[in-house]
Amino acid sequence: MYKDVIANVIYDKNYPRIQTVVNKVGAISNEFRVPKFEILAGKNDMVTEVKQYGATFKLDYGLVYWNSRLEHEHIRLVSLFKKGDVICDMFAGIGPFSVPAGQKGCIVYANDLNPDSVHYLKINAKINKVEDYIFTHNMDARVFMQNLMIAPDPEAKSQFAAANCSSGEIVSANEHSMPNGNNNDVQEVCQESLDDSSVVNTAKRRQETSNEGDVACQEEDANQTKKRNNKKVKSSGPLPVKPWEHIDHVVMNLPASALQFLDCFSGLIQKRCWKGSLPWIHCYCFIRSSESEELILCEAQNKLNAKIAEPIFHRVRDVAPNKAMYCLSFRLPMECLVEETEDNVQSVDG
Ligand SMILES: C[S@@+](CC[C@H](N)C(=O)[O-])C[C@H]1O[C@@H](n2cnc3c(N)ncnc32)[C@H](O)[C@@H]1O
Repeated sequence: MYKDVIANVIYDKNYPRIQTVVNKVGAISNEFRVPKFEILAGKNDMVTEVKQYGATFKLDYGLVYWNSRLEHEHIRLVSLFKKGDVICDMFAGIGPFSVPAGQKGCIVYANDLNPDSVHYLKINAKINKVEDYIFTHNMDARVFMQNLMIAPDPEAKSQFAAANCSSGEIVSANEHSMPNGNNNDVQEVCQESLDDSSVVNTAKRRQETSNEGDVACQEEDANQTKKRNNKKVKSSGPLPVKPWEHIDHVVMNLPASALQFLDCFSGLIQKRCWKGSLPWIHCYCFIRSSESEELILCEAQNKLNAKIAEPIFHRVRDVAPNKAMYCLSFRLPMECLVEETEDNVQSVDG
């Protein structure tokens, strides 16, 4: 009976051990709490390809998370993104949000703790020809966000500014508009160009500050940035972005515990660096029939240590008779921004 069904393996011990059961053509047949599916996982060749809204995803059902029932939700959320938006996908899996966002022309920072997910995420970015738009990371989501938000040292900027602003390359960069929608004036272009150096510096600082010590991944990030930045000057690829200055959307699809990760936004963004409006946070969660949206909102606000204005709850789907998956979307509150002081500069720099 179960021969033609296979289950995903939950990578993280915090993730609930509800297995999504999928048949060989990628359709969900049911959801179980049955350990025997874990036994199946890894024993057979479970590598397959599935299609969602014109994108192709390669995956190994035995090693990564996949749920075809989320197709409509993937489409719905990505439809909120605009070309050039900067997206952080904290729990990216094999890329069902990141890849279509890249196809739309968004710059995506995509992270997953499971190295197998990141392996397939990279493959899927390539298959769908969006590898220039997607920066992949393999670390804990909190560390990922902290690392992205480390601004380059302002003193380093002033050292590089003069040299870079005399470069001929700057002119071609000026032909494009910034991913965050800011207009490129001369100063902005100088800034843009100096970040070719400062992004590498930032990556180096990330190596020093990362709790996970994920050095290889960060070196790769710097190389990816350099490669993409070089391409940008020569062709019409995406421009380099500075996530510590602006992000448009953060996707948090780990419904069983994403709310717990909201505390990482408290004091994450430096006021002096940030430009434009604060990001939209899309935090997935489960709500039981015994719980209310107010309860979830309270939990989110407690974690953020700030009040959320105008929260939007979107019911994604029922996962059990008394339990539904929701997406809570809101703009990050201003109170989450931090003023740079000597103390927190030191804590960032170690
Ligand atoms: C529910 S899946 C969602 C994947 C993808 N966004 C999708 O819609 O298919 C959650 C993902 O979070 C990853 N994950 C679990 N704990 C994590 C953590 N602490 N940091 C980063 N990723 C984590 C898992 O490996 C898994 O791929």
